[in-house]
Amino acid sequence: MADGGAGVTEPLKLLSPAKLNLFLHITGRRADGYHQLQSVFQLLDYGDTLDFEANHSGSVTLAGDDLGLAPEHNLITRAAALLQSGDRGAHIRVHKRIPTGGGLGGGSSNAATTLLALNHLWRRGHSNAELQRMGLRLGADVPVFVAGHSAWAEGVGEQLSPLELPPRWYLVIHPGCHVGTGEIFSDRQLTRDSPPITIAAFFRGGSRNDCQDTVAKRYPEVAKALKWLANFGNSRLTGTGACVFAEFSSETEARAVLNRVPAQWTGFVARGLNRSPVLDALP
Ligand SMILES: C[C@@](CO)(OP(=O)(O)O)[C@H](O)COP(=O)(O)OP(=O)(O)OC[C@H]1O[C@@H](n2ccc(N)nc2=O)[C@H](O)[C@@H]1O
Ligand SMILES: Nc1ncnc2c1ncn2[C@@H]1O[C@H](COP(=O)(O)OP(=O)(O)O)[C@@H](O)[C@H]1O
Repeated sequence: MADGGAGVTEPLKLLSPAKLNLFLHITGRRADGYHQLQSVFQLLDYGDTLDFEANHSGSVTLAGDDLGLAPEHNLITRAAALLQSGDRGAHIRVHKRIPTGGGLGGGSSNAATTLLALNHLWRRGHSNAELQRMGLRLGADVPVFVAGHSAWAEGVGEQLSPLELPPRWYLVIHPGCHVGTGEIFSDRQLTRDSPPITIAAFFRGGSRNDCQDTVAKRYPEVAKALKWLANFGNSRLTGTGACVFAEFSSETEARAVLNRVPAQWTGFVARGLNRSPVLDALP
């Protein structure tokens, strides 16, 4: 129950979802060096858990799984700092399941979930569009998680149109290596001039991930995982990797392939979501 205006409420437990990039085309480059993209973000029912407790301490504390990051570098703390003022405080506990730096948007999702949760608990009253703009300062993938809908994306990923994607199950494999986004975007051989496509063309098929060949060349384990998964479906890289995925029409089919994933890799099966569970959990 609310405490009558001071902004302290019952603890709030939220699933911070992962995403896949169902395709990723690089269509150009901005004057500041950032790449212009076209992508489809598919939200997943697999994610991290974030617990929020509002208090009047005037500061934000973070507990739970340690990512080896100083708290001030954690995107959860950085998102909270954008909304904190006066004696507003919070204790946040994070349980990570999304592999970090895997192209699954875990850090961005955590930042978005934090913006949505604290805007609510602290009664900041920002609109969703305002939170998206604030989130973009933390990372290009934050706005889609704030908007909370699977989406067609352009720009650097912040120009979003919600999409209704057909129900699908995904097998995601983590090949065990860590791929730096900056390193891939600075590779000279990266394709940077893909012609823009329409949403209808995406649904007809024929899209790809323009980062995939560059990542596979630099990371042999990614190439191996793509090749192995291609035995069971259309395998593709998400974001700038390192995770690869294939889609299935049933959970049973996806789990049958998960059971055969070679022991040196980890994987999970997830259902595609059109709407983020965070939006459903908040009034
Ligand atoms: C391409 C995507 C698709 O989801 O890859 P993943 O990070 O999910 O793998 C993202 O939009 C990634 O966005 P984000 O995660 O915010 O990128 P950052 O870590 O900030 O980017 C690191 C560096 O990559 C380059 N960069 C990033 C995004 C972009 N559209 N163009 C770029 O050139 C910039 O040099 C930047 O300094
Ligand atoms: N709460 C967080 N969860 C995951 N990564 C975080 C978090 N806060 C900061 N980071 C940093 O953000 C970077 C990107 O992580 P993440 O969003 O999981 O991957 P990706 O951009 O590949 O989808 C990592 O280098 C990580 O150190």
